[in-house]
Amino acid sequence: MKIEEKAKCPYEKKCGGCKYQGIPYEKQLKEKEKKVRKLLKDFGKPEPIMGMDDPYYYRNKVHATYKHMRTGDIAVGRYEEGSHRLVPIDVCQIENQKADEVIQTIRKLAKSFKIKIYNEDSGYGLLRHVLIRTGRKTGEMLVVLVTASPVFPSKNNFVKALRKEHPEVTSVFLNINDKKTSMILGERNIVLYGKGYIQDELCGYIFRISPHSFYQINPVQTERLYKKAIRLADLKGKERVLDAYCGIGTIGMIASKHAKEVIGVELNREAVKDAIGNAKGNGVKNIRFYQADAGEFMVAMAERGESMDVVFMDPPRAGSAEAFLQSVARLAPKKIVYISCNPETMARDLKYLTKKKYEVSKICPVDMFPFTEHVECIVSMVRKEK
Ligand SMILES: C[S@@+](CC[C@H](N)C(=O)[O-])C[C@H]1O[C@@H](n2cnc3c(N)ncnc32)[C@H](O)[C@@H]1O
Repeated sequence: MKIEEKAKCPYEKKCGGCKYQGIPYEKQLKEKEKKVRKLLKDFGKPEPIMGMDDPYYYRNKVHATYKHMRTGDIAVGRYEEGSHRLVPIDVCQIENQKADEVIQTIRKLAKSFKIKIYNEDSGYGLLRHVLIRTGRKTGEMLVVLVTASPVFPSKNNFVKALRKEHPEVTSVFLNINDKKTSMILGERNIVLYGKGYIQDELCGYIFRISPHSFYQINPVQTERLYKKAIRLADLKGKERVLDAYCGIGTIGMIASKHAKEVIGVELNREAVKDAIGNAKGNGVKNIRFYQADAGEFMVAMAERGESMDVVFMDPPRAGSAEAFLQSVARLAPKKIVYISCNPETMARDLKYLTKKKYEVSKICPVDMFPFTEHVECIVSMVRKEK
């Protein structure tokens, strides 16, 4: 399919979020293939990258920062790369378009409700950021208003006015961040409206997603990524499967109908709560979730002498801990399917596993992040017979 390229983003230079702006999409894909080929050259030849048919407006998670201008207006945008200077941005080529509209509505409402915008230098003011998550298939939206204090004047009327313009907003949170920090979210959440999470559908399952839980940011590619990962595991219905770094339980849940039993492990308490709710909501009975550090969990499993047939692992950018890899080797699953958003740490971990009787069978790059230099990769490994 021929992709209709848009004109270059006018904020590209200052925003810095999209390193591949101005490069035709086909060329971006080639660059990413080259990067994976180079980083994983010791483990085999990658398949062609799985690109998008339409690489625009894919981000389901959008963040914006507000700033009071000297003119009395409120600007909204992102911080310039590596700084805290705000680049005013009205529309973004990779973000969900409805979310960008909600961000503009909040700007307008903040002005009419006379909400003070937080000033990073003086520490004075209330509204700092907004974070929006959108369920692609359900259309539900979760809005997090990040404020310096829990006291938000006329909050009910504010939410009412927001929902009047955007009825698809089904959950609104206040997140309190009263620290001088570059972290967006604080620790405390107050539900202002709705059930406190949104739902989305992936591969025929409904998932609930709370504000602090990890959820892949490109839902179109996520379905393709998960389907591919599960195909590579080649499950026959009899396996004991581990979904390590499971987030809200997506991979494990989708794999569960092809396996005997699935165990999910995840560090984030909120995500584990979502995962348990997701299993219940989808009527999946052969899956259990544990809140733990994946490394510690695996060490304990190996010490108990448990066995696993297949391990899916999807760690954060930093990759896996050595304790985790060591225990995987001890548990000796027949297959490992490693999903990573950072081929550099993936290469490091593959080096370890290939010294422990594992052999790479497939390398499949997936473009989850068009216009950025980032690339996702699935690698399947099999344990060598004697
Ligand atoms: C890249 S995400 C993958 C989540 C999930 N597999 C998915 O596709 O949505 C990595 C997850 O690992 C979790 N995590 C980070 N460090 C961890 C650790 N030490 N042990 C267990 N989980 C961890 C994060 O909270 C996050 O949910």
